Amino acid sequence: MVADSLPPAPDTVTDAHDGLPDSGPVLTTARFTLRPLRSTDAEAIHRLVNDWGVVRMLSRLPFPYPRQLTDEWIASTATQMQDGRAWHFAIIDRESGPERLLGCLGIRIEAATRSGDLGYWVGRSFWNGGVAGEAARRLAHWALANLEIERLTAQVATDNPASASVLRRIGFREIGVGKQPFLARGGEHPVLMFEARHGDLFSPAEPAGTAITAPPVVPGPVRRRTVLVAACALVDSNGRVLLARRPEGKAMAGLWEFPGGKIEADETPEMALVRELREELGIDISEACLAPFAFASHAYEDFHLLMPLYVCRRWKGMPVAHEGQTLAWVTSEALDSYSMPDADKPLVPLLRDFL
Ligand SMILES: Nc1nc2c([nH]c(=O)n2[C@@H]2O[C@H](COP(=O)(O)OP(=O)(O)OP(=O)(O)O)[C@@H](O)[C@H]2O)c(=O)[nH]1
Repeated sequence: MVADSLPPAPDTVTDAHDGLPDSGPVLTTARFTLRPLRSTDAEAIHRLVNDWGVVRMLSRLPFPYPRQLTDEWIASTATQMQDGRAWHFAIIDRESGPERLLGCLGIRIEAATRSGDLGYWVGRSFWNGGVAGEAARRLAHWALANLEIERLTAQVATDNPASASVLRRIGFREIGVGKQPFLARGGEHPVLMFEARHGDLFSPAEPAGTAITAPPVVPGPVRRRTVLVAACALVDSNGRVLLARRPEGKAMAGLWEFPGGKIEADETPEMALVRELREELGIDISEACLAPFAFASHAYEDFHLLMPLYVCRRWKGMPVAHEGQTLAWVTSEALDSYSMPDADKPLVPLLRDFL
């Protein structure tokens, strides 16, 4: 259970209503479905959360936890989701026949810092079964690939080592110690503070120990195939650059990149860009409007990327995402707050100086 978990305290329930979240993202893991909350979940949620062992780890809940607050909170989650302020889910066990709710989890958005705060709890009878880890990993990956955030945060009471190790297993890093009021405990309590960025969650986990027992192996040169990709910084009349976010399901999902794609065997980079920008964005550019700007040469784990980056200020049509990407026009000052693939990182300061 993470301290800033759900449901909220009475004073934070400001937008209760009668409507129900009948739509919203539904995520699946190997064993669970994560779906928006329904009013019919209230009884199960109240039964599981109104338990001192659960409540004492959650910062915003009173104890005992009144049933009416559960109803109000469930109703408020629909509005929060519609407004993009928070995304709440019930963890449903798919293997148990009739729908069984095991816990809840959610992410509160802090738009100003482009970050989201992760919270979760699991009912006592479902502890030690890997529920929190499986659900939180899925939600964290989904959030960093789909929400307008570049960073996740979480806080865990210092006397809750099980939850801290869940976060570490997912890839969260501990960044310090703080204090947080815990309503049920009647005062402030120390918390471990965690954060995770794209690279923490999506790269393979570091091995636990670093002790070297075998003699060191001198690595030979690693041979990777070189992949040629042409990319383009489209710059609008306000000096903003178009970035496209890689959708879930693709490698490096959630990272922002310059539109473009692989150069086919019979293509020049310019021909590839004309084709890719038409396919991906529905715009027409002429090769004459593509100015070579810089290039990236970067070793990824399984291939080497060689990517010329062009700048283009003139095109026909309005860029529209045709391949599930999210598009953003980004000012040069804001470029740093968008997480980009490693290959692109050296290109960003060059582009910022140029714009
Ligand atoms: N277009 C583009 N690709 C980039 C950038 N930076 C970067 O590392 N890449 C990598 O270059 C490759 C682009 O190829 P692509 O767009 O044709 O391939 P993809 O993985 O999106 O999908 P696909 O192979 O299914 O078409 C991907 O591996 C992508 O991650 C960038 O700024 N723009």
